[in-house]
Amino acid sequence: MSYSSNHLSNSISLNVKGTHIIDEKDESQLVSTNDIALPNQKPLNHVGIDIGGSLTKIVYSSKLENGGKLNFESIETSKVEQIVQRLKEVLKLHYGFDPDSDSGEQNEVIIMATGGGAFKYNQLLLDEIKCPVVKTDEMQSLIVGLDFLITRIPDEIFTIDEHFSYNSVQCLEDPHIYPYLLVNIGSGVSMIKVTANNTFTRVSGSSVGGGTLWGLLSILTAANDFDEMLALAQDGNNENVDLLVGDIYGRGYNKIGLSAEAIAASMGKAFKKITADVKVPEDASVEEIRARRLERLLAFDQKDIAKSLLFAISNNIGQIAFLEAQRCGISKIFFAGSYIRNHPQTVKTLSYAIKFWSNNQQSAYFLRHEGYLGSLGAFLSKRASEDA
Ligand SMILES: Nc1ncnc2c1ncn2[C@@H]1O[C@H](COP(=O)(O)OP(=O)(O)O)[C@@H](O)[C@H]1O
Ligand SMILES: CC(C)(COP(=O)(O)O)[C@@H](O)C(=O)NCCC(=O)O
Repeated sequence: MSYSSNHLSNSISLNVKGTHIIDEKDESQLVSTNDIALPNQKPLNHVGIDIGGSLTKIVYSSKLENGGKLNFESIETSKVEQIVQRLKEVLKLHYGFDPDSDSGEQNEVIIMATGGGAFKYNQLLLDEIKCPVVKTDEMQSLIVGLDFLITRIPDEIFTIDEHFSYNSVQCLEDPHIYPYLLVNIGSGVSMIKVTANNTFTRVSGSSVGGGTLWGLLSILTAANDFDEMLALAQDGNNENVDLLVGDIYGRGYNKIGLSAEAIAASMGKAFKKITADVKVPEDASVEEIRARRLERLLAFDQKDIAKSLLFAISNNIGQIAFLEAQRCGISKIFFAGSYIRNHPQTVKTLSYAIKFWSNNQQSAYFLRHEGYLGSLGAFLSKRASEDA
């Protein structure tokens, strides 16, 4: 497939203020804030959708006085009715097609769909949205979306330096951009080696990903959504729950390069407070023991737990990414997926992990539209398939 078509001209300008999540409670958020402006061109007749294990991402075009723009929105995948409703609104408002009143026979709008839900909800989309649904491969869509963002959007890519300052990276015309590793942190993690335009192999993956943090913090904190969890982590102190090298050695283990502050075991202090310090009758039932342990959970500040788990999962992914890049002889790693959510601690931890493990031989890159690679790739595949 030749995707490097003139789909959107190089004159695209970018206006990014952050990832946009639709919250049922706040309809005003429906005005997307991280759009990509389109040059003057004929109206587009397709929508891109990535129905993932956690979130559904929608990319659609809308008209402006001069040209148009690409809009990016996310909704939790479990809220299927809300997704259908939003798609209907988008089609009615921006594509002149109302699935609730039009028969669909004259309709020219196409839904370009990727992610597991493109299969799982295929029939539902056909029934409710009344548009043809074209499925695109998830890994391919990620790579098409990433390639577009790297090569066409100025100020999309950034790194953070050793002082944790953000630096924009210009790689638009970089002929040496390949090879690189894409580490997509969604519900789970996929690692994809990219060696040339549209030439890629999925080399590894991990089931310890965004869904893991979301799930564990749903059990262990009172946070209502992922952003609240990240806000908790921001203010937490992981040293209250993590076992540090200093806790075990009383000092650093400098001979093997471990400072006293290094984490020896994530959540390593939980065992003592939850089980060792709590005596339960020998004949207590499983339910009673679990209830006692749940009570002890309150001995921990939920902020500390959130920070510890955010570090644990990000470090783990960073370490696997380093190993995989090393195995493939790659020095550039792009981290994407909504897990990152431009959260400073996540970005710092992933970046630090890559620098630390590779002894500064590898670099971690991040994207402003990190969660939209698949949906953007599906969206772009429509035009690419026409150009092929
Ligand atoms: N508003 C949100 N609701 C739920 N999870 C979110 C949200 N924002 C970010 N996340 C994180 O992003 C992950 C999903 O990332 P994403 O790239 O959309 O993957 P998927 O395609 O599997 O849904 C979640 O598992 C969670 O860690
Ligand atoms: C199955 C998936 C490709 C689905 O993508 P997602 O919805 O998580 O973005 C992904 O969750 C994954 O790669 N999981 C890791 C599976 C493994 O390699 O162990």
